[in-house]
Amino acid sequence: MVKRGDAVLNKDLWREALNLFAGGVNSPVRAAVKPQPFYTDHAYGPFLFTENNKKIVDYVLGYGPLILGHSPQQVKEKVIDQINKGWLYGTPSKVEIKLAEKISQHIRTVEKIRFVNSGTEATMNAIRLARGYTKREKIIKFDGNYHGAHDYALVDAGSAATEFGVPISDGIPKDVLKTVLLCNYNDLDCVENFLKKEDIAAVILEPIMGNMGVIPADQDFLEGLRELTKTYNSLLIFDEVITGFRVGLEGAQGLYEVYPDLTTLGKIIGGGFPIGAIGGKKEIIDNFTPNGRVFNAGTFNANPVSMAAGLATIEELEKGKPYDIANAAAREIVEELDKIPIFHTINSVKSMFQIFFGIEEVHNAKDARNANKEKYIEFQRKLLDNDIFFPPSQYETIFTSAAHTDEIVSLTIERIKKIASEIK
Ligand SMILES: Cc1ncc(COP(=O)(O)O)c(C=O)c1O
Ligand SMILES: NCC(=O)CCC(=O)O
Repeated sequence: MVKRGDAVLNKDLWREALNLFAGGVNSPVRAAVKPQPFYTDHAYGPFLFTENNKKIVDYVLGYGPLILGHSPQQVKEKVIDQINKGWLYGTPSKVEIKLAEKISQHIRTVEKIRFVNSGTEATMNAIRLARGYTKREKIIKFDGNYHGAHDYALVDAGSAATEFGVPISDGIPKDVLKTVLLCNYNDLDCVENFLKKEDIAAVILEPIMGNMGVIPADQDFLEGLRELTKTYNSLLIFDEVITGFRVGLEGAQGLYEVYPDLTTLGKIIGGGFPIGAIGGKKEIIDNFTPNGRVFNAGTFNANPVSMAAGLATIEELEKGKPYDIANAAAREIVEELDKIPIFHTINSVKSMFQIFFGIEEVHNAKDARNANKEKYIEFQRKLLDNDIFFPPSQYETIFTSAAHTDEIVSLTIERIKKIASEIK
C-alpha cells in the first residue's frame, strides 16, 4: 500500500503550513497527528489517499459526518445536481423544506428547526434561545462535554480543548464564565443542587459523550435530568451533533427514549458539508428572529448544497443497511479488542467506540483523563504506520461507516493483532 520515497512532499506542505497557520492547521486536533499531519489528496469509501501516495483506512471519517464513507455515489450525484442548479440563492429553496421535514419525521422532538453552518453555531444559538425563552441566564454543562468553540461552551470542554490543555480558553470574559455551571457527567445530585436556585435557563449535554472518547450516559441520569429540568422549569438541550443520525434515525434520544426540549444537530445531517441545526418545540423555536426576539442569521444558513447532501445521506440511512454495516464493523472490531488483555476498557455505542488503556471503567471525564493516553497514542501511531487511521487523540471517537465492509474490518483486525503484540 505504501509507496516510499516522496514523503518530501508532505514535509514541504507542512513547512509552508507552519508559516501560514497557527500550529500549522486550521483546527487543532489535526496537529495531533505526529510527527506531522499527512495531507489528503482525495478520499473514497473507507480510504484516504494521501499526497505521498498512501492508501489509509479511515476511522476518523471527518470526525463523524461521513457515516456512508467518503464520497458515496448517491450523495455525490445529488450534490452535483444541486451545483448545476446554483449553490447560493439568498432566498429559501425547496430542499431546505425537504431536509427539515425529513429530520422532524425521525426526531419527534424537532417540531421546528433553524439551520446554521456548524455544530458550534447550533449550540451557541440553542443556549441563546434557552436564555431568551426562559429569561434566565445560567446554564449547566458537564465536564468533558464538547459543544463547539464558542464562549459559553469552552468551560472544561473535551476534544481538542482537553487534548491541548486548554479546557477553559483564554479570551473568555470572566462574567461569561460565571454563567456556566459545571457538573460531572452521570452526577444528578450536582445538577439538582444548581437547579434548586431556579436561575438556570438550560442543562446542555451530549447524551452519549463523544469528546472524551466514548462515554454513554446512564439511563437513570438522562431520565433524572428530564424530570429535574421539568420540575425547575429549565430547558433540557441534547447536543446530538455527533449522535444525531449516527446511533440511529432517532438519535440518542430515540435510543434512550428520553426526549429533550431542544436538540442540536450537525455533522451527518449535512452529509459531509458544513451544517448545524437547532430543533425543538414550536413554541421555543418560534422565538428566533424574525418571529421572535432571539437573534440568529447567516449568509450560508440552509445553503442548498449542504441541504441536498444531508437529504441524500438520510435517504440512504433510511434503508437500514448502512447502519447494519457500520454497526457490525464497530461490533466486530470491539469484540476482537476485548479478547486482547492490553485494551482494558472499550466503550462503544453502535458505530462509535474508544479504547482506554490502564483503567477498568470510564463513566465520566475524570475517568477518561486517568486512562493511559500515552499508550493510546503509541497504539494509534503504530496503526497509522500500518495505514489505519484512528483518531490522534484519546479524547475523540473512533467511527465506522457503511464503507467498512467485512474485508476492511478483517484487514483492520489483522493489523491490530500484529501491533498489540508490540505494545507492552
Ligand atoms: C457534540 C458536539 N457538539 C458540537 C460540536 C461542534 O461542531 P462543529 O465542529 O461543527 O462546530 C462538536 C464537534 O465535534 C461536537 O462533537
Ligand atoms: N470532536 C471534535 C471535533 O470533531 C472537531 C473536529 C475539528 O475541529 O477538527
